[in-house]
Order: sequence, then structure tokens, then C-alpha cells
Amino acid sequence: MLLMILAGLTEGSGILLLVPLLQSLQSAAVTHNVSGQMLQRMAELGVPTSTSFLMGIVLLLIILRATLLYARERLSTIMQHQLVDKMRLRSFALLLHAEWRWLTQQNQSDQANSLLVDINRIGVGFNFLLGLLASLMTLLAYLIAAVSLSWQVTLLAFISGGLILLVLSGQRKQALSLGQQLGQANRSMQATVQQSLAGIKLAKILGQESSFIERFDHTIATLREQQLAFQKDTSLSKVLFQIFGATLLIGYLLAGLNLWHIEVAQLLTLVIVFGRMIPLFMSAQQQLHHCLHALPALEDAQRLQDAYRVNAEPTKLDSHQPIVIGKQIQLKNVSFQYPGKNSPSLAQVSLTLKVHTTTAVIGHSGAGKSTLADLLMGLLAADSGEILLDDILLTGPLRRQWRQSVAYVPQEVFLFNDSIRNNLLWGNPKASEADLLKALTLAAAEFVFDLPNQLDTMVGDGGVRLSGGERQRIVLARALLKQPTLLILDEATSALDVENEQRIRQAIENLHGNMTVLVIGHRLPTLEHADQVIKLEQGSVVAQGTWQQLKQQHGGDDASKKAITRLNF
Ligand SMILES: Nc1ncnc2c1ncn2[C@@H]1O[C@H](COP(=O)(O)OP(=O)(O)OP(=O)(O)O)[C@@H](O)[C@H]1O
Repeated sequence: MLLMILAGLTEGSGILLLVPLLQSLQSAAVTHNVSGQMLQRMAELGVPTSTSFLMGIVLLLIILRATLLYARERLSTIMQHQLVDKMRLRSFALLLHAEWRWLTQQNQSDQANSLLVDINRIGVGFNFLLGLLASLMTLLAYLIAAVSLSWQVTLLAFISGGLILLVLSGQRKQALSLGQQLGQANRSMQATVQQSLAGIKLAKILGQESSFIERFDHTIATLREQQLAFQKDTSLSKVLFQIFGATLLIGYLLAGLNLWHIEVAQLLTLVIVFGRMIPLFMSAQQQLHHCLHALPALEDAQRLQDAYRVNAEPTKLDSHQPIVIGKQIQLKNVSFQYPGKNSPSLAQVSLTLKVHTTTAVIGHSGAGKSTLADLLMGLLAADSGEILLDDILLTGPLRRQWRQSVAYVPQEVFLFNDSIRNNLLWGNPKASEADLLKALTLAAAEFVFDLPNQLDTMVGDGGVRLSGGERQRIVLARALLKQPTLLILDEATSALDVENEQRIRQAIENLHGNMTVLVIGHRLPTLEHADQVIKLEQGSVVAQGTWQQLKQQHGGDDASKKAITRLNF
């Protein structure tokens, strides 16, 4: 603001100095005497009035103004980037701290759009706002200069400027509404890009590339139309301004000359002042349009941030200490229902995981196995019932704290586009080289040592440069490296061959007595070696016990055993 005010002052005083300068030039050329009101007043005050002195001052003011403008523009850009980065970081942090239950119901593409596009638009809008303030400040300086030259002409200009603003008010509303439509078009663009990228393999296999391209074309066409509509509006107001401006300028001059008989030097300076004011007024109007166009992006980003805040997961500052349990993890009559579903995904579930034992959870697809895992690791909060870690109720900020003691290997593994080493260290940043080797061996992932770059091998985007089974073993090694209190394996060996699965099962058995393990899986070997097997059906526990006990409950003959294995498990 200070730089803007100073730049405005230099501009205003620079332009006012033109009057004595012109008067001095005129005097030197025509009368060789000091003539002109302003020049005479300056001479009376003892200020030098020579042309070269006045020219020197004008030049100095121009240099000062150019320097101030440079500093202001640089500062504006720095502020714009700081604002964008701060908003992005805050939004991202709020997103990461939102409740998982709520996050599962949201569109990822909307979140990506807000982080990438909307916040960028806000930054651009902010820069236009700063530009608008600077323009208004310079306009104010010109206005003061103009008033001191002729208040009548200035009043005329002021009234006509107000009328122009009134005429263009419809276009400001249009800018706001086009900004809202652009937000929608951007969100749909983001969704199309994300879905298309995720489905490229399938599109190629099904020969559906052209339908993907058509969808993409349709989305970019909508986006293009929005941007062209805004550009059309902006250019139209520019043209209208130029036409109105030139007409008015001629009108002011004629009025100044014929009605109010203004001195030539003053009139010429007025021409310069208004000649500069009109384009500046025009750019202020356009800057305002750009601000209004970006305003919906700010509203959308704030709405999303508010939603993140409302749905924030409870946290505590000192929640970094891992929780150690001595006896058991217990679920008592736990129920959970996803928003928008008409039946619970888990209903009145009670079970106990004794510490350092292995529990296998089985059941049909959709029976509630992953939901159970999410509740056990504190990712979801139960609607009713209790989850107890020994005697401590797993609730509030404790849920987040507990997750530090849990490792989870999901069905769809996640790897960063980074080296194997860095992917592993994500599990435990303090792990030594020996720890890494031990974890990889335990997870049957010694294939890493045969790779040309070994631990420094880059895995590619999402781990594409590794096979499905290799990815699973790396992710398992990463989980083991964390040395968790509770290890949850959700179909974690589904992509492995028999030999590697056997080795991992062996590794898990070796952990027996060291950590509590929950395995979600259908495969018989896992079930046979588990301390207890829990069978879920439509969100309820329908059988519980050792594998042998479950088999006996279903009849001991070979045929029914096969049926259990094939149909139910
Ligand atoms: N994010 C979600 N939003 C709404 N409903 C969900 C969500 N996730 C799961 N569900 C529903 O909850 C129920 C249990 O799902 P869950 O993923 O726990 O089953 P699962 O036994 O792990 O299935 P699978 O073996 O196929 O992975 C299903 O009816 C499912 O449709």
C-alpha cells in the first residue's frame, strides 16, 4: 500500500510539474519572460523556474516512479505466490486431518481441482486486486492533479465516469457468473482427466480409446467456451471504454476551451491527465472483472476448507507416543453404517484379539471385513458400541495416536514414485540398512537384491515398474519395518504365487508372539494357522473359533469341508 501511495504521489506531482514546465517553455520561446500563473507563484516562493531545472525534477520523478513500480510489482508477485502456497498447504493439511468416514463420500477430483486450479485462480485474482488498488491510487493522484487544474472539467469527467461504470454494471455481474461456471467446468475437467488416466489400460484393452477422447474433447470444449465468453466480455468493455473515452475527452477539451477559457499549458496538461486517466480507468474496470471472475474460486475453496474443518478428526498436540497394549483389543457390540447406506456395514459386532495372536477374518465380498479393519485401526469411529485397547476406550484423539502403532497392508498397495529405499523408509524413517534388509527378507522380497540398482531402484508411478506380487512384498516389508503393535493384512497375499505366499505366511508365523496380527483372507493355509477365525456375514459375526472348531460346526466330512472352503471362504 505504501509503495502504491508513493507511486501515485510521484505520478501526480510529476504530471502537475508539466504545467510550469510547459509555461516555462512557452515563456522562453515566445516572451522570454516568466509568465503563467503557476510559474509566477513558484518564482514568488523562491523556487528555481528554469526549464532545465524543471526538466531535471520531472526526470527524477519518472525514475523514482519507475523504481517504486518495480518494487511494487515484485512485492505483489511474491505476495501472490505466498498466498497460493499458504492456502494450498492449509487446504492440504485440513484435507489430511479430515475424518475418513466423511472423506470416503467426497469426490477426489473436486479436492484436486481445489488444490491445483481454484487456489491458483485465487492467486491470480489477488494479483488483479493489488493491481486494481494501485490503479485506484494512481487515479486518485490524477484526480487531485485534475481538480487543481480545473475543478469544472474534473467534475464533468467524474460524472461521465460514473455513468460509464453504471452502463458496465451488467458486465460485472456477468464476470461473476462466468467465474462460477468456469469453476464447474474446471471440476469436470479434473474428474475427466483423473478417471481417464486411471482407466487407460482398460480403454486400450476394450478398444475404447475413441470414447475417452470424445469425452475429453467435450470437457475441454466446455472449458474453452467459458474462457472465450469471459474474454469476449472483457474485450467488449475495453472497446466501449475506448470509444466513450475518446468522445468524452474531446468534449472536455472543447468545454474547457470555450466555456471556462482555461490557459493553454493547463489545458494541455489536462489532456495528458485525462489521456492517462481513461486507459487507467479502463484497466481498473478490467482488473475488477478479473477479481470478480476469481471470486467464485475463493468461495468454493473456502467452502471446502470449512467442510474439512467441520469434519476434522479430533487430534491432540502430544499424540505422537505409540500406544502399547498388554492384554487384548476388544470390540463390544460395535455397529457402523456408511452415510447414505440404508443398512449397517457392521452390526453389533463383539470380538477379542488377544495380544500376540493371529486372527483371520473371512466372509463374502461386502460382508464388512475391510470396515472391521478400519474400525480396529481407528480410521473409522463406531456409531455405537466400544473398542477397547486393554481397558482404554479407543475414541477421540486416541484414534489417531493408535494408528501410529498399527501397520496396514491393503488390497490395493500404494507406492510413491521414488526408490525402494525411500518407500521402505516411509514405514520407519529411523530404520538402519540392516533393518531394511531384515524386513525385505521377512517379506520374501529378496528379489530387490538382484535388481541392478538394488534398494535405489525407482519403482515408477504407483510402482508400475514392479509386478503386482513384488509391490505387495515391498509394502509388506514397509509394514514390518514399522514394528507395529497390530498388523492388519487385507488380502495382502492375493497377488502372490504359492511359493511366495507360503514364505510370507511363514514370516507371519515367525512374528507370532511378537505382534498381534489380523489377516483378512479366504485362503485355507492362512485359516489353518490362525489362533482364531471369525466369519462375517452381512456385517455380523456368524462364526468364531479356531479353524478346526469352525469346521466341526459345519460337519466333519470331506464334502462339507470342501463346501465351506469353496462357497463360504
Ligand atoms: N465408502 C463407502 N461408502 C459407502 N458404503 C461403503 C463404503 N465402503 C464400503 N461400503 C459398504 O459397506 C459394506 C461392507 O464393505 P467392506 O468393504 O467392509 O466389505 P468387505 O467384506 O471388505 O468386501 P470385499 O471382500 O469385497 O473387500 C458393503 O455393503 C459396502 O458397499
